[in-house]
Amino acid sequence: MTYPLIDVHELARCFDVRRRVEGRRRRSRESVVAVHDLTFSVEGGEMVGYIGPNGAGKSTTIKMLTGILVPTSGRVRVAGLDPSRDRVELARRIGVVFGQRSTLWWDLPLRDSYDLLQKMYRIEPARYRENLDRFVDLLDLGAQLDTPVRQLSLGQRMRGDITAALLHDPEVLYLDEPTIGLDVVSKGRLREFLRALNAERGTTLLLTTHDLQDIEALCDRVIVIDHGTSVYDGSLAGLHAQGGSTRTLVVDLVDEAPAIEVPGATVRRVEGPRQWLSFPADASAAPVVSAVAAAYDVADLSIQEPDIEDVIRELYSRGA
Ligand SMILES: Nc1ncnc2c1ncn2[C@@H]1O[C@H](COP(=O)(O)OP(=O)(O)OP(=O)(O)O)[C@@H](O)[C@H]1O
Repeated sequence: MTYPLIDVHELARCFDVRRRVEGRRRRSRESVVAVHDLTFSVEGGEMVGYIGPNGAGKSTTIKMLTGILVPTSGRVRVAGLDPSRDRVELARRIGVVFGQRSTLWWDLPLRDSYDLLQKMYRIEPARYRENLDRFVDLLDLGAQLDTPVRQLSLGQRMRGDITAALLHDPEVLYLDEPTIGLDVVSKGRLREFLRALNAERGTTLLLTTHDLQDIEALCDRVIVIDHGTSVYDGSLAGLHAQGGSTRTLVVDLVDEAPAIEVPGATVRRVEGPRQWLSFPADASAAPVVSAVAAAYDVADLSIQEPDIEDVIRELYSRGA
């Protein structure tokens, strides 16, 4: 029998917190539900975006998947292992990268950190050298190998961390905000690297990010979590459909005119001779374009695709 690589069933995690109550000397105890009734599975080789607003429960989920946190109830299995019980064994099968903090030794040159990891994970020497050469080449880290981590730029440090997470050939890579703070070029290169990693080695990626361009560039599937539970699990295209996505036809008229009236589209904005018409993302633009062209003197036309940020915002506001 084959199991999904990641299998989460009715997972829940609560935290006991103490809060100061006004007028009382004692703090009262409260239970915060960070994750509840969470069910999803991920097959080997998938690239899945795990997104949601601040405080939705993303980090708590990742911590349960890596074994750092024990679930309050429900089941979690990664590569057939129970993360909190089989933490050491699981560590050999997964890689974790946190954009906001490094797992490398701050005062050591990158190369020394990698040598330590080889010993910790008991990576076979030939495989270690092969992987190191490959990642250093792909991530362009050659010039930084002898630099202490604290002297690296954010982008170099992130590439250093990704290499560290991959030296032992993990089946799953969890990435938490991997492109945070990076410039556009570095973001692009990192995304390209992750795509190649998935294509060449079939590494499964679970990506947590607030940068929706990461998702558009990398993930065919998105799980949206809000208030601790999944509110959407499916394709990006499906997310657009569910969020009531619209496309926009931008019309430049020869002369200024009142709001255009054509079937199937609604004018959202008028600025001089330019007008913005929205229509459903899953509808064809052709009838709208021809209706406008037949009734008005048009100088130019262009179409703007739906913005995934608007879609997600819409989804969150419905769930709230
Ligand atoms: N150790 C903890 N003790 C108490 N409450 C916690 C703890 N960790 C998380 N929480 C609470 O659980 C909820 C989910 O937090 P979590 O960090 O998982 O969210 P997140 O989706 O990762 O948010 P962000 O996008 O801001 O990183 C929040 O209400 C948070 O305050």
